[in-house]
Parts: sequence; C-alpha cells; structure tokens
Amino acid sequence: MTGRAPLEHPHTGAATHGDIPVTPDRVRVADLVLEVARAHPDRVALVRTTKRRDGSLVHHERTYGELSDRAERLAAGLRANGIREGTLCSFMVPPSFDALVLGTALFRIGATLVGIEPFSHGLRRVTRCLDRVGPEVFFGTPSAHLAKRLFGWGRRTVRQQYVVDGTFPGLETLDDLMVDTAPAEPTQADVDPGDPAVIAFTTGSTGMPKPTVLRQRNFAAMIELVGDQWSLGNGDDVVDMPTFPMFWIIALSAGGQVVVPPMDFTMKGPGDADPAALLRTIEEHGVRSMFASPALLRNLSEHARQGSIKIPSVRRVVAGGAEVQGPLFAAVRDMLGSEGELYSNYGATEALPLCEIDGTTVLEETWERTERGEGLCVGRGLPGVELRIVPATEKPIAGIDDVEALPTGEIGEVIARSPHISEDYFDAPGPTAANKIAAPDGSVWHRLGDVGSLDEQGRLWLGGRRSHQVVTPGKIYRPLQVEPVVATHKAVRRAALVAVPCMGSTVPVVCIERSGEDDRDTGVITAELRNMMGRHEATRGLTAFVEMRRLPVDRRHNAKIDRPALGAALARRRKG
Ligand SMILES: Nc1ncnc2c1ncn2[C@@H]1O[C@H](COP(=O)(O)OP(=O)(O)OP(=O)(O)O)[C@@H](O)[C@H]1O
Repeated sequence: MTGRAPLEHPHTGAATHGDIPVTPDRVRVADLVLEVARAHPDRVALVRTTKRRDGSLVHHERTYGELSDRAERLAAGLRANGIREGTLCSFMVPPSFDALVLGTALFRIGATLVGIEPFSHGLRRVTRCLDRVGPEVFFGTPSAHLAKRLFGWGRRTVRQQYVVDGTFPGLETLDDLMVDTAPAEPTQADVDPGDPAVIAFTTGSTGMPKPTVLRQRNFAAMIELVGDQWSLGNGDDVVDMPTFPMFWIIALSAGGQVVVPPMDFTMKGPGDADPAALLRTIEEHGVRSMFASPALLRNLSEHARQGSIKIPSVRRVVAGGAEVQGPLFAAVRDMLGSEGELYSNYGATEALPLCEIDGTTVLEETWERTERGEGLCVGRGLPGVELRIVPATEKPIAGIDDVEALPTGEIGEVIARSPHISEDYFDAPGPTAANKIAAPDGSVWHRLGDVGSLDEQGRLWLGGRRSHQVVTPGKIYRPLQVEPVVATHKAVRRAALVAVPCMGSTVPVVCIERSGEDDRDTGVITAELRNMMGRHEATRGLTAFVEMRRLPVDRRHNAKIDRPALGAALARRRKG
C-alpha cells in the first residue's frame, strides 16, 4: 500500500480512523462515500447515460453529496424498519443512482446483499436460488417485482419489499423509507470480519448456481485488491464504466465516477448491448477504465472497426468471466489508443480476480502456444494469491495436507488461497465440501473446478473445466487445449469439445460453428481439420467433427458453452 492521503486514495483511508486497521477487514464503502461527500460534495459519483428516440444521448449526473445524503437517510430509515446487521436482502437492481444509494446504505447498516441476476440465471431458477437462501427483504425494480409475483420468488421468506427505480402498486419506494435528514454522524454497523457481506450466485455452468458467501473480510479484501491491481488512479482520475452488476463498488471505493452506459442489464445479455451507444458514452465521458465480458468487447471492437472509431481515453479494459481469445486482444487493441491495454482477469464468483495477463504478452508470446494446443495462459497470481496444482479428482479433498502439489508443468486441478476468496457456500455443506479444502491454520483453499498447469514463471495455463474434459481410455482431451487449435482453421468461428456417450464408452466430438469466411463443403473442411489434429499432441486422435449453426452459450457472459449439455444432445440425436 502506498502512503497517499486518505481522501485521495480511499483504500488507505482506514488509517484516519484510529481503530480501523490500514487493511480493512470490513466493507467501508459508506465511510468512503461520506468522506468524499464531506470534502468534495460536488464531485460526480455517477453519470447515467440514456438514449433518446432520435439516438442522441442524455447524461444524468449525480454527486457524492447527493449520494451520501440519500444513502445515510436511507440507512437510518432501514434501521427504523428493522432492517439491520445480517438481514438478508435480495438486491435485484441493475446499476443506477438508486442502486448505488441502496447498496451504500445496506453496507452502512451491515445487511447482507443477496445478488442474483434474473436474466442471467433464468427466471425459474431464481425461485430455487432464492428459496435456498431465504431473503427477508426484497429490493427490486418494477419489472423484478412483476416477475417476483409471477414466479413466486421469495414467497416463503420475504416479509418486506420495496420498489427501486420506479413505482409498483402497493409498494413503498426508497424515498418512502428515508428519514428527513441524514444523522450528523452515522451509526457504524456492528459487524465482525466473518459476517456475510454479500451472497452472490455462480453462473451455473456445472449445475445449479451456488450461493457464494463473501464475508466482510473477503469483500473488503476484494475491493482493495482490485483497486490496487486495476490502479484506476484516485478521485477525479477515476472514470470507470462497469458493465457488470455490482462492479460499481470499485469506482466508488476509489472516490471516482461510475459511468452507467445505456444498456439493458436485466433483460439482455452483454453481447446484445448497443455498441454505438456504448462507444459514444465512452467518448463523451472520457471513460478511462472498464470491465466487460469478452462477448461485449467483441461486439464493441467489431463496431469500432467498421466505423473506424477509436476510444483513446480508455487506459485499462478488463475482460473476464470467460476465456478471452487472442484475436479479441488484437481487435480491442485496435480501438484503444497507444496507452490503452486489454487485460484478461481469471477468477470465479468465489474468487474474483485471481490472475491477470496483458494483451501484449498474449499477442507476442502466449497465444501462439495456445494455438499449438498448450492451453490458455491467464497469467500470474495477483499479489497475495497463492496458486497450486493438485491431482484432479471428482471427490472432496478434506485437508490441504491430504494432497500433494504437482510440479511445474504438470497438469492437474487448480486451487487458490487468498483473503478475498469466499470460504464457503450459504447453508450448503455439500458444495462447500466439494469445492473447499481446509488448511491447518484455519484458512481455506478454493477449488476452481478448472484444470491447468503452472509454468516456470508461475503463470497459469488452463486446460478448461475439470468436468468438461473428455476422458477416453487412452487419453484425456481438454477444451482449452483443443478448441483454439480447431479455431485456427479459417472456416471455424468457434469450436466446442464435447464428450458423447456411445455404447458404454465416451467419444470426443468437436462441434464447430462456421465463420462464413470459407464456404467450401463440410466434407472438405472436416478432412482438413482431421489432418490438423494430427500436428499437435493435445489434439492427436480427434476425428469426429459436427457442424452446428450456433453453439449455445450462457446468458450471463454470452461466452460459456454448456459442453456436457451439448454432448448429451448429440447422444440423443445419434439415437434418434
Ligand atoms: N479470464 C478467464 N479466462 C478463462 N476462463 C475464465 C476466465 N474467467 C473466468 N473463467 C472461467 O469461469 C469460471 C468461473 O465462472 P463463474 O464463477 O461465473 O461460474 P461457473 O464456474 O461458470 O459456474 P458454476 O460454478 O456454477 O458451475 C472459471 O473457473 C473459469 O473456468
């Protein structure tokens, strides 16, 4: 940590509060917002950009003064209504000014935010997810409330509900909850570092989404790690456009500006966002940093290429949530200025982020190896992150001393330990046992569910999800060692390696989506692909290719292919 003045670098702001340690172990966003509001009340906290019918953009600015005042009034009102430390609050509000007000107020009182994205997770799955956690309070937009009624979300446990960003018949709004004036000094939440701050659901690529518990100490460490790693700057320098719910917390915690672009966070996937409006938002606000899924970046960079648009203000683009391909690094680089760079951050809902790699390294060194079947390099562990490779197993691993770390270069299961990683799942001993490993000092290792190896430089090379490997009698094929090789063929846009059960054994099949750049016959392409497979150790022996119009992807990132479902569908097709 640096010794910058607290207000200029709010992560170190804890030093000004005698009793709070320099590395915070509790979420401090409400204090940070209040500090900025007191010193710079007119500093812009949020700019929300909306699109008019004629296509022009309107920008709505809100200041730290307004944000802090509303958040503190709301926090007092929440307490008056019995919402307090540890109250489970379903937070179904996409980024907006009131989302920031509500989030800040909930952190102020030490409530637990239960985050689930209805569109990403699927409207019916939300019912089961919420039933598992049992929130007592439900905050949602009017459309979230409509869906809540239709699908019976939280019917068993929700006893208070409020509408945010609009109105809904019979429900109170945040304004109704707020007290008239903010208290001179806010009541500090009586929370311990081990109390849950956020419960967030995983994407569900390998089954039902899991309710990840991020305790006060985990979430505070995550904010600090990201703030330092992304080195967004401080105060006015920070103009961050998060395109993922909840990521507004990063810019706010740095005392900067959150730019909310005109995109539908609730009903559409990131790949469907309007690229022209997003690029103009970036230009008009001088956005300096952004987090985006690879699908959104593909969309933006393609539009920028077609219109010869550049976004030189952007210094740092972080992509994550799913794998980032070499061509995307090149395409994003083309739309950035000379000081801009795209970084891939590898992590999971439970562990965000763990590793980072920059575009220059990918393009100059690692991608070429990825295309030769060596796997996907996602870089070194971030400061404080310990990475280890252990023998892959489907079984639980009780203690870290029960497994041996594999040597450099050997492939196995990826595990990680760091203060920001979630230690367990909510009321779910099964998933906790399956995904966590206890260490003798009481800390916890997280099993990412991925396989990979570490190189001599400590960089992680991923082979893909453990459960997406195709295990044949003689060999194990891994998605991220196979698919990039297949995708080097001009006729292939994307490829997916799947296991197809066939007469008691498993056959590896590669599904391909055509690129449109080579319209020769499937038979010719397949023959060429078979020939290519023989050139690399990781792909040798692959002979079955199936052409598909479109490979199905998850809704949250528009990038993750459900390979097991695809394999099962192919098996059914074969039988039928
Ligand atoms: N930058 C990245 N490069 C490659 N893969 C990534 C990257 N970021 C995330 N991933 C993949 O996404 C996984 C984490 O995703 P997430 O936490 O959203 O849930 P999920 O694993 O997809 O779903 P579930 O845990 O419910 O099955 C990682 O384990 C990894 O496989």
